[in-house]
Amino acid sequence: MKYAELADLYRRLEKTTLKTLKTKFVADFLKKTPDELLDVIPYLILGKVFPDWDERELGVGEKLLIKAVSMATGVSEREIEDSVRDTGDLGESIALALKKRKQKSFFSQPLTVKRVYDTLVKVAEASGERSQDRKMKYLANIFMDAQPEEGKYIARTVLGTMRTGVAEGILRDAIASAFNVKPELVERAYMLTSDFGYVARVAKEEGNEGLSKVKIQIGKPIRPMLAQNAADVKEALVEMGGKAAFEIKYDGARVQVHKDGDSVVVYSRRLENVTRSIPDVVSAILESIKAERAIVEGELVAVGEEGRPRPFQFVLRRFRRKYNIDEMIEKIPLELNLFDVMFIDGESLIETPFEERRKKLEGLVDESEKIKIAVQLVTSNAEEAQKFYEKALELGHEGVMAKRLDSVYEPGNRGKKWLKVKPTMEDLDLVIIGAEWGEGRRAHLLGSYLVAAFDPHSGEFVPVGKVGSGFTDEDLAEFTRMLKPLIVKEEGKYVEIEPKVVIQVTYQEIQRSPKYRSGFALRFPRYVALREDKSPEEADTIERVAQLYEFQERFKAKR
Ligand SMILES: Nc1ncnc2c1ncn2[C@@H]1O[C@H](COP(=O)(O)OP(=O)(O)OP(=O)(O)O)[C@@H](O)[C@H]1O
Repeated sequence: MKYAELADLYRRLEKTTLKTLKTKFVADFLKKTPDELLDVIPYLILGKVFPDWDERELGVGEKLLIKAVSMATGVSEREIEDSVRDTGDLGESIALALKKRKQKSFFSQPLTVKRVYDTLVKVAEASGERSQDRKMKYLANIFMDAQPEEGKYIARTVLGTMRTGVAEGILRDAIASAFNVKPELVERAYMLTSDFGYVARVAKEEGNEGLSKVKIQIGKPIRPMLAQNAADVKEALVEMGGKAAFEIKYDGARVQVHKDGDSVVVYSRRLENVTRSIPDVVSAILESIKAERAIVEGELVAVGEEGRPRPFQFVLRRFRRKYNIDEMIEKIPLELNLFDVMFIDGESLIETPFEERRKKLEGLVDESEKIKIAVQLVTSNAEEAQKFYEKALELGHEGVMAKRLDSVYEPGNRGKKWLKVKPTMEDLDLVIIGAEWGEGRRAHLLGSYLVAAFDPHSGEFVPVGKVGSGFTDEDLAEFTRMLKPLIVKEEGKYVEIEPKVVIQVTYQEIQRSPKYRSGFALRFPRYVALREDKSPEEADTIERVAQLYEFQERFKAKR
């Protein structure tokens, strides 16, 4: 398959905002995708080379890309950089450089998808001495044969800045339509394996029947089961039918652990592979988990003085660290609190009721200093549950989780089988959708961020406030660097930003307000932290804002 065909798809996807049309384009494309490319095409369409849970990264920045293009075209790096200043888009500037190309290889061959993909894999896998140089040469080699438009899309794939508006939902529907299978079965298979390539293949080769037989697999992360909110433990108990398992809600980072013999892989909440950053936890897991093969889930917490939990950002700092890990192991010791098990020695447990899963978890794990089982209380007594909740807060935890004893594990679902109870007026995780250039000393910095909640029904992000305080100068510089490539439109001082970055925001009150389309506005919002562990779709929803507003009003009435 020629790469030009894929480039043509990207171009058509960019030209329309209609979801139905995008789905059709992708479906048509999948239909004509040859079998040997079916595993990779879905990811390329999403603008990625690998699924998020694959550890491999391209490790190529703008500078290296420009070098590669310069080498392939004879157009100087300087000229390409200058052009970026005009176009504001490296992809476009690379296309321009390819048009101007001073030397064209005599043996030039049209690019195939396979060649581009294989090259990008080689780029990702190049490591060690002079790897930057090798990466550059691999890339130059394909740019040598790339048409301008192809070059643009290769650049965007490399930098992870493809803007075709194809998200997981479109891909799911397109796979269903291309291979004439049920979308809910595609969704199910994806929730169990997080692998669109595999799901597309099963859909094509085995249809509905094959999809319905898809099982969880070691080495492919399961989408995590999520929780809804309850106002208090009493409400949670009623919701659960009078009896429930209450567990401490640890404030850390959720992880999913896959153990296969001596090998352990740890995925973050966003299902990114974080194994390498936490070798201390990995070896503790190997010692604690008694089965040969298992998938378990838990909350990774940073522990401070007297075993008290530290804010979850500490755990994220551990995840980010790629070098001098030993130093971090000492500075930020971690503890894993396991709360679920989905697979033991060949047997999937997701259909097993929670009560039994918990028993299996207790039988599976030898607790140690680093590996614990979540503290739990099974009760039908509201007072007992309330005491447990208060104790949890006293110990510095976030609150409690209530779980239905007879509930199965529902991958990717935010249902009522799990409820979280936390003190109200909690912070909100919101998505940055706009910003303003500062004034005076801060003229080169983006500040005053327009933040939005997610509306799962429309898939849109609805603004609820502007956050201008709580940032240090370093924060602003960092955000400006992060947000600049995401600018969609500029109007005077105001810029519109592609919804990608999630921040945690605290505030004094939620007000009813006609100012924003949501009908709500945050009073005195203040920046707390960057939530790198959340994707925009995982930000707090507009329903959550409405619910918090109600809690707040109820609470006011009580006082
Ligand atoms: N005992 C526990 N059982 C389940 N989840 C727990 C437990 N302790 C801590 N957690 C964390 O609480 C989260 C449950 O809330 P939810 O499903 O709404 O996730 P979330 O969107 O990340 O919410 P939050 O921002 O409140 O952590 C889990 O994702 C997990 O990270």
